[in-house]
Amino acid sequence: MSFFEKLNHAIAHNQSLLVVGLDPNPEMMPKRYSTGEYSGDLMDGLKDWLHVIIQQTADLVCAYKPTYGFYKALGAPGLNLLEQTLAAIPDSIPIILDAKHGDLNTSTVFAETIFTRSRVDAVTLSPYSGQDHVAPFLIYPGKAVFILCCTSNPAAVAIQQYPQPQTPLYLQVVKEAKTWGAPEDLALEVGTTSPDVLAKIRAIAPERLILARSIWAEGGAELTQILAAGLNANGEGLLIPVPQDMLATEEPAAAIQPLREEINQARRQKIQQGSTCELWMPDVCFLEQHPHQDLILQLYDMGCILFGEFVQASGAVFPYYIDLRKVISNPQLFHLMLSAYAEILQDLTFDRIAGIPYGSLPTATGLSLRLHHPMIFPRKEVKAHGTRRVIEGHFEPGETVVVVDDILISGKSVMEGAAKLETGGLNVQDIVVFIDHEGGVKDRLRDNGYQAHSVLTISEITQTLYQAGRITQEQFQAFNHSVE
Ligand SMILES: O=P(O)(O)OC[C@H]1O[C@H](OP(=O)(O)OP(=O)(O)O)[C@H](O)[C@@H]1O
Ligand SMILES: O=C(O)c1cc(=O)[nH]c(=O)[nH]1
Repeated sequence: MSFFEKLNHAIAHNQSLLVVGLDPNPEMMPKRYSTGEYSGDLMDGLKDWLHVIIQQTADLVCAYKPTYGFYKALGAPGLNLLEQTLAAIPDSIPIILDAKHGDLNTSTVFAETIFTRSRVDAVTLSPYSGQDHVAPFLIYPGKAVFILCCTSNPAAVAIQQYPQPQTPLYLQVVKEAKTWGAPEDLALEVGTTSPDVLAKIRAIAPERLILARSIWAEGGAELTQILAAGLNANGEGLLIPVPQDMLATEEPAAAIQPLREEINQARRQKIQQGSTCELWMPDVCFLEQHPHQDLILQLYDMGCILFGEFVQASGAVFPYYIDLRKVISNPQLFHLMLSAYAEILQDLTFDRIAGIPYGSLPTATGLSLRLHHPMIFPRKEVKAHGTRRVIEGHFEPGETVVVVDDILISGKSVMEGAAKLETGGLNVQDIVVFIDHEGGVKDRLRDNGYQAHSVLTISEITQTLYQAGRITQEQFQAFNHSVE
């Protein structure tokens, strides 16, 4: 189950937006865990305290959030304690590791460690190293990241409000972070006591999950104001931390229950005030999710799938345009896309991979490197100078080539490419594309002796975008009319 599926399930099952921090902070540990039977054994005291918190709250929260720094500060026994704490959390509750990781050099290894060798579902990251730093965390399907957008530290104002309060840096961080990942894998962490700050972020990121922090600080706003500013119109999209002092009481559950009810009351009010379909929580209403939903939504968010009137190469006007050429500028997304192509190619038999220029040359290169098959390509136009080759790269006549392209509209480009390869003595049987525009193009290719395979059809894409609320009913209907 992905992070968001787990989270939505826990929110619904426990009727809660509460997140409990599982922090082995000796200063906050209640005295009863350091006296009597615990005297002199800090690690035992911390472990039992955290386990009691989990036992008491597992049916009251939607996520747990261990802070990595507290465990690291305890040395090797601390890291051992982290493993024990994670193991004590029920499988149904997602785990957000609060690491605020920010180092580019260690991002790949850290992402691999937490997402493949521990039960962590999501991690908090510092935004300063940019997308390069975040991308290694996003290559793990179903995992998520929380980007730290702002904190409530008084001294941070000088940075976060720069250059001026009307156009503060923290809002730029939100805007930029939105381009790094889809709402299904990239959420925001917002430390603030100010409903105004939360409202500004909610306004520019209505679709993002927000993990609120620091809302209980002295002098902060009322919880009702925080909820009004941060909840989306469905009364969701906001995770609320349980105040630390509640976790030190003998019966944390007794203190947390009324808080959960207060929050749920505000959620009901928000929904009654009139929810619209514009604001949504990822995944919540999907009955059947497309296996490549994540990829489709990210492509849409990146501007690779455009709706509106577009003239096609053939001169026809469609209510959409697919521009997959942009994907190369988003390594994380490009990686996901190559994996989807590779799933098809691995079942085919071929000696070389040929990309159709220009759009599909990077794709063919990526697949060649990943699948360890050499690449060639048929030129779009032959140069009047130099070697004047039609086919670039080395090959032997008689070899079999799989042709790779991004989209099939009329099939003209791939057939022209295949014909050039065939004039070089190569065999072409299979053509693999990312998107099939449908309308009988695969049949046309079959009639010409080629077997076409596609990752997605244009109908699957529009259906998924419509279900996810990315395109309007009018856009969906315009598409349906165009294919009637
Ligand atoms: O099935 P078809 O009707 O041939 O249409 C699909 C082709 O159109 C696009 O390429 P384009 O000609 O725009 O060239 P580019 O890759 O050089 O941008 C796309 O990359 C496909 O190759
Ligand atoms: O050739 C076209 O018509 C065409 C190319 C492309 O990349 N995307 C698209 O929607 N149409």
